Amino acid sequence: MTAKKLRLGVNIDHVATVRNARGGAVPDPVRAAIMAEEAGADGITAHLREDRRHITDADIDGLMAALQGPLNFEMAATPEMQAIALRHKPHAVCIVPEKREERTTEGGLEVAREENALAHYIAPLRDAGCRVSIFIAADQRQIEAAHRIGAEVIELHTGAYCDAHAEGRFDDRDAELARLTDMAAFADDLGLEVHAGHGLTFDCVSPIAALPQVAELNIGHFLIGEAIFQGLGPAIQQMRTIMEAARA
Ligand SMILES: CC(=O)[C@@H](O)[C@H](O)COP(=O)(O)O
Ligand SMILES: NCC(=O)COP(=O)(O)O
Repeated sequence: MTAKKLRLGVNIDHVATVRNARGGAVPDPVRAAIMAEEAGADGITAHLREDRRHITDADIDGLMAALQGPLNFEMAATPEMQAIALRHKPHAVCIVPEKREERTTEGGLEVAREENALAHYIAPLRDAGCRVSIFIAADQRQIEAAHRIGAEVIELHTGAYCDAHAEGRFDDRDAELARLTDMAAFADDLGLEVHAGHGLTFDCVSPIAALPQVAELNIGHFLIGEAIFQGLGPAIQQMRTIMEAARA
């Protein structure tokens, strides 16, 4: 198949993590988002966690006011988050699983078991004009369920692939990559737009960027860390260069 154009969404959550370590106003995630757009990000991702451990409600207000391009608003499927999304009407809403005690988003959303509830939950978001995306594992059952509930986009969780790569478990990494490869094609055949993200770095992004069905990568933690060493703009530009080389 002809590869789709590949977009880069930059997740700025962990600028807020650093700010919140001390309280106060700096570093400002909205400023980082504006810099990311200037450096060539196609969109900004922010996850308003229920416990507000990084991004806050005020950050979402600031992002909605300041961004030139699309905001991908990540949130748990709760009534509170639905009300916030309906107030702001961001370009995209990505429904993610959340556990209060987890360090980061550990897996994909369980869609198949919650199909009816999720179908009702996302309907008003779609009616409000938000593109609804579901953050899921590369699992055929979950992809079919995401399709049935009326999601337009799925984002495949790449965390297990990235962890296996970083820990040198190359057989596991290759098995995860094979699963992501098959499931990206499966979802695309159903007519879903396919995104991917979580844990991606310069070292492991290429095989994911090379998947021709993937239209968007969302990358945050690594880029914000790398910004300490080379600045946010150059880190984003380096990521884009690697992504484009993988796609060529
Ligand atoms: C859902 C997801 O992958 C992102 O939200 C990202 O990982 C940043 O948030 P956390 O590190 O809080 O999970
Ligand atoms: N949805 C994944 C995302 O937004 C970025 O994840 P990470 O690069 O911060 O792990």
